[in-house]
Amino acid sequence: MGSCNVEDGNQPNCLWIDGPIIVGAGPSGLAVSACLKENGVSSVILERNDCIASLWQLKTYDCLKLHLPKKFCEIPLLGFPEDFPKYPTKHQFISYLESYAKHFSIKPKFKQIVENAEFDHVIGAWRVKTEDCEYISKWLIVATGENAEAVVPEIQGIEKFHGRVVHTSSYKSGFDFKNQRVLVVGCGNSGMEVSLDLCRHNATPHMVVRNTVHILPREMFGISTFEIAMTLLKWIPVRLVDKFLLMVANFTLGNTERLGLRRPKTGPIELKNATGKTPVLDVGALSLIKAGKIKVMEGVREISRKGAKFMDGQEREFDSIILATGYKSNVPTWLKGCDFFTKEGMPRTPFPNGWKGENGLYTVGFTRRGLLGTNSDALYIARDIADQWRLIKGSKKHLQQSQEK
Ligand SMILES: Cc1cc2nc3c(=O)[nH]c(=O)nc-3n(C[C@H](O)[C@H](O)[C@H](O)COP(=O)(O)OP(=O)(O)OC[C@H]3O[C@@H](n4cnc5c(N)ncnc54)[C@H](O)[C@@H]3O)c2cc1C
Ligand SMILES: NC(=O)C1=CN([C@@H]2O[C@H](COP(=O)(O)OP(=O)(O)OC[C@H]3O[C@@H](n4cnc5c(N)ncnc54)[C@H](OP(=O)(O)O)[C@@H]3O)[C@@H](O)[C@H]2O)C=CC1
Ligand SMILES: O=C(O)C(=O)Cc1c[nH]c2ccccc12
Repeated sequence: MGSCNVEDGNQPNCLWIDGPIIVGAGPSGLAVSACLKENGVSSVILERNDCIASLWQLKTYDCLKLHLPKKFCEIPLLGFPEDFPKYPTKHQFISYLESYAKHFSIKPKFKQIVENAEFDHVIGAWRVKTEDCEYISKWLIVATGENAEAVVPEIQGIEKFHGRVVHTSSYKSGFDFKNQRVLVVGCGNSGMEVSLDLCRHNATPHMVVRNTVHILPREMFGISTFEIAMTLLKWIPVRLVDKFLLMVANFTLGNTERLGLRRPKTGPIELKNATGKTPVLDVGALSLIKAGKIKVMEGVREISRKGAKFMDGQEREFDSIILATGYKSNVPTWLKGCDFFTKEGMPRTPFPNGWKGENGLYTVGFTRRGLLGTNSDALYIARDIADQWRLIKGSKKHLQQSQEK
């Protein structure tokens, strides 16, 4: 790393980075940095917040646990401590990531919001701008995640609502909604788990299900549903795997349709792979829906000062609204001049080949396959950059030696 003096880059806050620039210090940024280090390549991570794994530290609720078993949520080269439970809590996951960063001596540059990144064809390198600095490198690794920003939909009349409106990324505990009537908009894993948490605190959640949703038990026959799916996928096509999962799910959970939870036509894993829509892995919400403690509502027509009107004509009063409406990538807001990403901020090339773009551009963690996808990307990227690194370092050394002669 050094101050740069490349063409028109001789401003004081301009740094030439020898290795790759990684944007984002979540699990993906940490994983790729560690894999690069293992291959002898140094890197610099730019992180907008002042901590690693900020999604997990700042934007998740207290009772969150990983919903896949720990062996599917490790990042490369260093596993979870043996004494962690099968489904680690978010605090355990954060502590794992902190030890990971420490183990590989990864020290991101914090409070560096990347506002613009563009390939400069004149100098043949990426110019990455934050408020106070311009970083320049031959390689740019995008690790800002599929969940960089909250999706906050425009719902008619919501500005008139008298109570609190929060997105799940700011929700911490049902304790803050004790005894309240709460409208939960959205029925993904967040909507389901927040509704469950609200019940534990004596609140009355009304969960909006505007569309179809796949709900699966977290485990089948004592084995995680995810593990069963991954194992079967090695042998049989995804459609048959889905058929099997749905057969067992219908047997153990019963027909969810009569509860207002209609299933999509496409099976759960095929849908996840094609669209990124994650099936709900049930950790208890379904039995509260059956018991009538979590009320399932149709789509919202409009919000009024005191409550909501629904598509089926019902009207209810609420004290608070929780938007469990998901997340989106923010890549299009800062990565300019390349069409590697769609306007939704996802790589155009499907998994497992979406990790490499042109001119030294790489992406890690945009596979719609959770942390397993991160692992695959991080390993490919590190190998690819290490090959280039060795060539560059080798030819530099060769040049030096021949100049010395
Ligand atoms: C509630 C929740 C639970 C989940 N549970 C699981 C699970 O059990 N198993 C699983 O496999 N997956 C799970 N996921 C998926 C999840 O996305 C991954 O686990 C993981 O966090 C992805 O890591 P990442 O590093 O790609 O993205 P993130 O963790 O989102 O990290 C991205 C980082 O980039 C930073 N950043 C963003 N924009 C900028 C910018 N412009 N400049 C600088 N820095 C920036 C962010 O601050 C953040 O620190 C879960 C997701 C959520 C939301
Ligand atoms: N324990 C764990 O490990 C957990 C993991 N997660 C993960 O985090 C990621 C994000 O999950 P989540 O936050 O649930 O987001 P999702 O994107 O999975 O779900 C968003 C939900 O909001 C609905 N929605 C969006 N806009 C509107 C609207 N205008 N009106 C009504 N409904 C709307 C969607 O419905 P529609 O389908 O109709 O668009 C969908 O039901 C997922 O990958 C998930 O698996 C989340 C929580 C816990
Ligand atoms: O938690 C998530 O969002 C994940 O992406 C993990 C995940 C990857 N593939 C899946 C298939 C079914 C359920 C969860 C996942």
